[in-house]
Amino acid sequence: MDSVAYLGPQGTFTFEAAIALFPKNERVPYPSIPDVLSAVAQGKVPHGVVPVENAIEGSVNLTLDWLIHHADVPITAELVYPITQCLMAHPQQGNRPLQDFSRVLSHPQAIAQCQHFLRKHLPQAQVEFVDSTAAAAAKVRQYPEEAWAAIGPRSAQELTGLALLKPDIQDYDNNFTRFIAVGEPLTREPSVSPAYQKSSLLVALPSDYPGALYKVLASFATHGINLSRIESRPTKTGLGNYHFFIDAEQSLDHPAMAEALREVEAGGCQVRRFGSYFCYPFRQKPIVKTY
Ligand SMILES: O=C(O)C(=O)Cc1ccccc1
Repeated sequence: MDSVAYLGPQGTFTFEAAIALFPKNERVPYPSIPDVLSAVAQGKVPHGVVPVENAIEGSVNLTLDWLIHHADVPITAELVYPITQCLMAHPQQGNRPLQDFSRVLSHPQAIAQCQHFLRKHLPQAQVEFVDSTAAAAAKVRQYPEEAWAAIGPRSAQELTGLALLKPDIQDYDNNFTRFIAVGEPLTREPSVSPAYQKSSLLVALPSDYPGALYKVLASFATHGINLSRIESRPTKTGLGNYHFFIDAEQSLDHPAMAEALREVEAGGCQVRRFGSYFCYPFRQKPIVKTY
C-alpha cells in the first residue's frame, strides 16, 4: 500500500489530517515540513501531507517556500480541518498553577494561535519553538522535573500520556487549518467527501510596472474565475521582489481557466501550475486513539 509522509511524530494535527485524507494507507512520520516535501520530491514516498494555511495565523510560509524553491511536487488534495489547542504538562507537574510554568513549547503556528491565553495565564513562561506540536509534547514528557508545558492537539496529549491542564486555549473560535496532500494522485477516496475543485498557481510578473498585477487579476476576472487566495511571497532575489501564490476555484483544464492562463502568459508572466485537486471539508474528527 502506498505510504504517506506527514509532519510527525504521531499526534500532530497533520497526523489527524493524514488519517482523514488517507484512511487506509501506511503513514510515515517525518520531523519537519521540508523533510516531508523533500521525501516526496525525491520519490522516497508517493504521498505527503503538510499544513499550508491557518485561519488565525495565515500562511505556513515554510510550506509555501519549500514548494516554490525546493520541492517540485504537485498538490493532489486539500483538507480543511478544525484546530483546537490544549495545554498539557508532565503528570508530575499537573497540579502546578499555570503562572508557575517556566517554559511553553510548541510549533510556531500553535503558539501564535494562543498569544492572548499565554500573556494572560503563563506570562512568565519562555516560549520554545519546535518543529511540531507532538514533538513539543514528547519533549515535555522527557523532562518530568521541569515546569514545562506544551501546546497541541488532544491526540498528542492522549498519545504521550501528559496531563491535560486546559482544553480549547486558542484565542479565536473557527480555528481551521488547510492541509494539502502532495505527490502522486490519490488512488482511493479519503474518508470525507469533496466539496469543489480548485487549482494552485505561482505567478511571477515580467517586471515591476504600474498595473502588472492588476492585469493578471483582470484576466481571471474577465473569464469568470474566482480566486480564493493570493499570497505574495518574496522571490528571495532582493528586497521588494515578490511572486504570487494563487488559488483559483476552477480546474486547470477548464476552457475558461486555460484561456485566462494563456492571457497571463502572453502578458509575459511566468506561471507554475501546482495542479488541480479536490478540496475536502472536514466533517468528523477521526479517532486517533486506535492508531
Ligand atoms: O505541529 C502540528 O501539529 C502540525 O501539524 C502543524 C500545525 C500546528 C498548528 C496548527 C496547525 C498545524
